[in-house]
Amino acid sequence: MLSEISALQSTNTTLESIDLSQQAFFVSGTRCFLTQRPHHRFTTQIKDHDVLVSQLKRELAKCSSNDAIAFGVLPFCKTQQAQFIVTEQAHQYDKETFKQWITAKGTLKQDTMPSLERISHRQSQHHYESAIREAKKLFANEQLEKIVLGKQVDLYFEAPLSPETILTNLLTQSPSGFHFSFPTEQNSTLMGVSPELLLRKHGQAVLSNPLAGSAKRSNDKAMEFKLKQALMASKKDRYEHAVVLVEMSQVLQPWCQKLTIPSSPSLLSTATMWHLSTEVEGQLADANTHVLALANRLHPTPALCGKPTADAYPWIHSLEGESRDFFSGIVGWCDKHGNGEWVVVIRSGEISANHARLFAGAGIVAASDPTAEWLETEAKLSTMLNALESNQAYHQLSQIKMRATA
Ligand SMILES: C=C(O[C@H]1C=CC=C(C(=O)O)[C@@H]1O)C(=O)O
Repeated sequence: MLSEISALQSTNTTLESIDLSQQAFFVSGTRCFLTQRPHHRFTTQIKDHDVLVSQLKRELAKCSSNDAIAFGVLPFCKTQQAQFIVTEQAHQYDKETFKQWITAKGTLKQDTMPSLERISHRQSQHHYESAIREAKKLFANEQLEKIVLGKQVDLYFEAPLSPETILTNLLTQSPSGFHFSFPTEQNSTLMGVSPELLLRKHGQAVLSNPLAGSAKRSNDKAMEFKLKQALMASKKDRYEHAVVLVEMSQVLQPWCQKLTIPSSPSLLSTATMWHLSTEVEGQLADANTHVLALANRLHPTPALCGKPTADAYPWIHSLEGESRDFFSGIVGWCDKHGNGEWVVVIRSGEISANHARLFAGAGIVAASDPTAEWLETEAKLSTMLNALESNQAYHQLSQIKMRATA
């Protein structure tokens, strides 16, 4: 009891000064991390795995503490730069305790979310569905087997957004998953709750939990039962999922002395979606393998990019017509021993002043229906729209826009 009270008191003290425009935050299971000063930042290329890992080791070696941690975000595209924050020591909290305190702090400050005033789709529904039809030609010509197509939407609010309020909503509305917040060098805050673990590494043990194949959840119990069954039985979704696993096992196999991949997927739920999910477990041949040496080789998997990966990249760029930057990249942390945890930047947004940019994508295969895939991306947006308390306003503004352009 005494230790619980002192944990709450120390949480209170540090939370008084929580500032997500400066501090990185990451939830891992029942624990969460918050960076503390002193910290230093650096950027690095990600194209060459060895250069990335040696720079990380060099930067961590600048810290005297054995508990030093590097938090970072890697972009989707290998030609862009990763950003890191290195801290001598991170505050660590029990997730539930942290949630209680950040909620209480919001209530005390009477924090309210500003209203959504305007939206702008960087890819309209027409654009998105046309891109899918183009992709289907590539499958027919056997140029690609799968591609993940994303869209971005800009939301403008009447007043500046508070990342702390958004994080509070993410923690309460979406209790499971990996909540994260990262202050970028562009003075924005990248935040969200990712359901997808790309790689966790501790000693020799590695774990990955790729997701691919999705259905929107329902409030109706009988309906939920039906849609779970339909998702498990869907040939299109099972194929989308299988493509990811084949690719990932090819990357992981040479590094592992043991690799276990279940023969069929299971179901994983978020607050808004069901996904086909597989837990891939491995034992590394060399416990000194750095988590990012492997995570950066896996990234981007065909759950975010496509198959073949190198061919899908340029098609994504030309079909989406926008750079994804950190969206569908990876975010996480690693320590001086090369252990750490990296998740995929999805169900996320980039917040700056009164603007939020959101991203959602969907895996496209030959059997994909363009409108169904658009609706899937709309459903995936709702994690962040709910956290911004703007789901209803977003759909109203979308309707008005659609009528105006009809
Ligand atoms: C690209 C996204 O989801 C990926 C992860 C899970 C399921 C997916 C799917 O079913 O298409 C996507 O591969 C996203 O949420 O923006």
